Amino acid sequence: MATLWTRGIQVCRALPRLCTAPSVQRRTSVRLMSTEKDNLLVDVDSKTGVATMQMNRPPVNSLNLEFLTSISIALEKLENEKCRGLILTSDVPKIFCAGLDILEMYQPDVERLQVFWRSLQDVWLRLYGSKMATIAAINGHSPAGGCLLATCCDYRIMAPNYTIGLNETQLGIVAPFWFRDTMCGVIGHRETEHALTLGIMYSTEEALNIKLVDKVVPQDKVIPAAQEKMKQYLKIPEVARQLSKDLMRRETVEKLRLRREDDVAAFKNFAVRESVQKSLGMYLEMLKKKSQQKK
Ligand SMILES: CC/C=C\CCC/C=C/C(=O)SCCNC(=O)CCNC(=O)[C@H](O)C(C)(C)COP(=O)(O)OP(=O)(O)OC[C@H]1O[C@@H](n2cnc3c(N)ncnc32)[C@H](O)[C@@H]1OP(=O)(O)O
Repeated sequence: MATLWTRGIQVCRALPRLCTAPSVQRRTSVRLMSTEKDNLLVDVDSKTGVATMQMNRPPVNSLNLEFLTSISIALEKLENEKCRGLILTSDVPKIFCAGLDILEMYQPDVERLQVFWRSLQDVWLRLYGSKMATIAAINGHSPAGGCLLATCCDYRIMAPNYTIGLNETQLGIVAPFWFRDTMCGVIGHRETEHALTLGIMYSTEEALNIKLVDKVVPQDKVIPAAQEKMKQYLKIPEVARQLSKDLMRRETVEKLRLRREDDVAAFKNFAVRESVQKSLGMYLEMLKKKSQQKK
């Protein structure tokens, strides 16, 4: 199969319209794309039009600029190819996603910092605003930006004995309004205020109790359960499902679209504060110590 490389993403040339091309329909599952270092594996089931996107950036799937860009491009391609569903999951054992790569925000190059934030905005706009039915198969820990990715999805299935939440305040930083709005849409205003101010990391079981996740299943059943739930979404007439989702989310999406550059400036100005840099440095130090103690 011929391949081409577009900005680090390998795309199968034989799939110009992946959900309808006869050559594709004969196959059950096709690897649509993978990044240069295979950080992102995207397979599309050509029968159902459901893509499975596996994050694979060891050790913890932290979101740096390049990884975010890969995710954003992949989402754009899936949308353009009229994929109907997306299952977002991880290929890294015990980790769904550790959130933003703190090294992008600690002692940053200010130009790159702003591009980094725009790339996160892009991912959010594409995932939260996606026409596809989206399900997070949360097969590992999911702090901060990891929780954001999960809450952008329409439905969340999680394995036991992990943690999920927006823990930003514990790092001395603040989740922006669109993180807040996304969480509010899932667990409501009061629980979000509680979660954000205390930077709570919920256990899987606690997350189920507050409906931050919809379902808990054993580790090896997370992806099969997501595939099963996806069938329910795909049974609904496409336009009705998409318009209903749009009705629920459009205002929130538009809020960021209209304020993107203000949001970038606010992030940059906050990130370069001395007190914030000190907090991030201490947090990184703590993570390193913890990691060394394990070795
Ligand atoms: C200025 C900013 C203003 C506003 C921004 C607001 C939005 C911010 C959103 C964010 O997402 S901030 C990131 C928050 N993320 C976290 O707090 C997660 C921190 N990590 C962990 O809790 C754990 O690593 C874990 C994900 C639970 C996994 O634990 P495990 O024991 O499996 O791994 P370990 O801790 O040993 O980590 C391995 C390795 O990875 C490094 N690491 C971990 N997380 C990050 C990260 N988010 N960014 C960069 N690097 C990370 C860790 O230091 C270890 O590195 P080492 O082996 O080289 O020491």
